[in-house]
Amino acid sequence: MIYLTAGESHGPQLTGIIEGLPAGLHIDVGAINDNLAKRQGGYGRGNRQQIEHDTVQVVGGMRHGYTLGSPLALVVKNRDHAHWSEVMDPLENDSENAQLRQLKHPRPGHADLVGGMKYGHRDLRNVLERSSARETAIRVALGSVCQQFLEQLGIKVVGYVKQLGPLVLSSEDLLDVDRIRREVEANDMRVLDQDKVDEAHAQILKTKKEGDTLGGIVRIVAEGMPAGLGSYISWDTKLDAKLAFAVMGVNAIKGVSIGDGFEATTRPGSMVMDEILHEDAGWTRRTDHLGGFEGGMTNGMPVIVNAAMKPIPTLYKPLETADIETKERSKASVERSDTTALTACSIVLQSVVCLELAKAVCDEFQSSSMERLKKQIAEYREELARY
Ligand SMILES: Cc1cc2nc3c(=O)[nH]c(=O)nc-3n(C[C@H](O)[C@H](O)[C@H](O)COP(=O)(O)O)c2cc1C
Ligand SMILES: C=C(O[C@@H]1CC(C(=O)O)=C[C@@H](OP(=O)(O)O)[C@H]1O)C(=O)O
Repeated sequence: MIYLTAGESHGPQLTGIIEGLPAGLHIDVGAINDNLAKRQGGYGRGNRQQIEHDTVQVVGGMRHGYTLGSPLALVVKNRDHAHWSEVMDPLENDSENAQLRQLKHPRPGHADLVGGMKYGHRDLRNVLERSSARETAIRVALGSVCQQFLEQLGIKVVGYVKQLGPLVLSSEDLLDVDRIRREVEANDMRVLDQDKVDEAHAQILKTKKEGDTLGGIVRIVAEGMPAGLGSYISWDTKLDAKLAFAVMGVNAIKGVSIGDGFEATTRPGSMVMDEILHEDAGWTRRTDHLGGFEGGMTNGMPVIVNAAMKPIPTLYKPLETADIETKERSKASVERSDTTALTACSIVLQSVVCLELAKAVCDEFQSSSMERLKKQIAEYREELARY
């Protein structure tokens, strides 16, 4: 299974193609749109989200609610394009508007300066437009298809916010995906500790007033992955490594860990390894410190991925930079920005984890039909239980 996205933040649309999903997968478009709406939500988002009402259009690979086995093509329109059509015109470059919208003051922490240097762009808008996390809308659409694919195979995935700046917003380590969903969907921050939501809002508001931004920690839990996906045989077959790659591939992610992650380094081995139990249903573990991975393979316990999101780089109280033409000191550009996008990021990360897990399932079982795949996985699960 492979996927690809195209499109700029203020261009007409975002396009995504996924190839390699089996035929006969039922797709609920409404459920994709629910995830798109969740990605737009969360306290601390900027004004762009008032303009956009993201919904997906399926433009290839699906008929009467089921995949055909051909590449699945999805589109999410940028409503804001209506205000930027001249600036983003693919053919003409002589409009006054486009000149006015040129970006010459690169923002520290964003892709502007290095992107300009690497590709030779003198208008840093040519970098901003694609480096913007607007692209994550289409990754969420693609990942939501994979989430439905996984659910139909008994695998559930959820993302939530653990920490905003230094503020812990989810103190309990839950592994039950349905319960996590109930808790996090009861508030607009996707956190487990409901009593911390007001404090989080106040922190975001204060930060916004100061012209500053916040990052934090997101956790993704996947329940129901059969043991043995991924492999120890070569470094690039390890599924935990592939997950880390996909998670790090999301804008603003600066760290990834599995299970107890860095915290495990402070404890002795006896308090980190998950003891092996054999029960009627088969092999399991007493705990899940290692986040569902041993030797780069799923071990049947819930998969736990943590991601560190840096604070948003565009500041309303801009940091120092230099003009790329005059080289004189100036303040960084600022048009419009989020104060924090952690809640949105939890949906994006949930989606990229779904993409990676779906890819692992397709690679392992390689079936062209959903019905056959379901049978293959059921047989595999039985074989594991008998081991
Ligand atoms: C959902 C989401 C929303 C974001 N919103 C903004 C934003 O409004 N302004 C901004 O400067 N960066 C925002 N970012 C972060 C930038 O896209 C990111 O920092 C930039 O592309 C540079 O990439 P890097 O941080 O991975 O190095 C957002 C990231 C995500 C995941
Ligand atoms: C558009 C989205 O996020 C954008 C991500 C982003 C960035 O630099 O990453 C900068 C802002 O872009 P704009 O200048 O268009 O307001 C955010 O709004 C979105 O998430 O839908």
